Amino acid sequence: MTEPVFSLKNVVVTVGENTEILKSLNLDIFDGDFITVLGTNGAGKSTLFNAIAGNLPISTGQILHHNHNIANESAVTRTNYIARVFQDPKMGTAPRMTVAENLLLAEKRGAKRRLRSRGLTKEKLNEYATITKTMGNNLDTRLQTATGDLSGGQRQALSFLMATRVKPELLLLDEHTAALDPKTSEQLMLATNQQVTENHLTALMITHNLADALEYGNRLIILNAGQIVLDVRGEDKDMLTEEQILKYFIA
Ligand SMILES: Nc1ncnc2c1ncn2[C@@H]1O[C@H](COP(=O)(O)OP(=O)(O)OP(=O)(O)O)[C@@H](O)[C@H]1O
Repeated sequence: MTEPVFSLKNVVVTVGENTEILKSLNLDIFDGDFITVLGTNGAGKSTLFNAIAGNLPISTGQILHHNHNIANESAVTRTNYIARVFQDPKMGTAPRMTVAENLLLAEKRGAKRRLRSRGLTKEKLNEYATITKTMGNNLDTRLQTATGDLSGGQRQALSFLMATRVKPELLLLDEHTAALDPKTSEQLMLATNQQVTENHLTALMITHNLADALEYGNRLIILNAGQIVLDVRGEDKDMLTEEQILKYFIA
């Protein structure tokens, strides 16, 4: 049996006096898993991401990365191998820097070198034109534009490209298409699926879109009240219907 890349063992996250928002949660994440994550509002989906990314301390349990417990590792250290894209297009990009500068900055993830403007060579700009063109939203024509002046869809596409510029060991997609109009959202979802599949990325994607959760990924989990109540993969996932999923949303 292959070893998981990440393994959550009996993870508990407690807030306030004694409120458990993750309750002894167990999850093995294998290389190449593309896991869609569903659950009602307040089920603990973002908390799960915060625990994995190190933005929220866990009370008990372990978060293993190649069998090494990273529970006490800072969020900054974890960015060397975990990338995250948020729902808000304003997060994840530096607004005053241009699209090209943001992409160059993203290439330094995990490296200890500083950003140098001379890194933006003609070759680099050509390379960025090629990769931004794949997003299908004219981002390639705005490489020298300050990121703050982009549309929400372009900015979110840039956040996604930045998160995957250096292949992360785990990509956390936190409702990353939810704030976009239907067409832009679908465009980014298709680009996401293409990148995850072609580059064999390991990813978790929170979504409230049942159709997307069923269509994309090899595995689907549902959270309810801080616990995983369904975890299906492969053919079992393929056979799952929206009606079956909806049953998990009835209190
Ligand atoms: N830092 C915190 N302090 C106190 N309560 C918190 C904290 N973070 C999350 N919670 C609570 O924990 C529960 C789970 O929140 P979480 O954001 O993880 O849910 P979610 O499944 O992502 O919901 P949504 O679909 O609405 O984004 C909620 O009741 C929330 O209010």
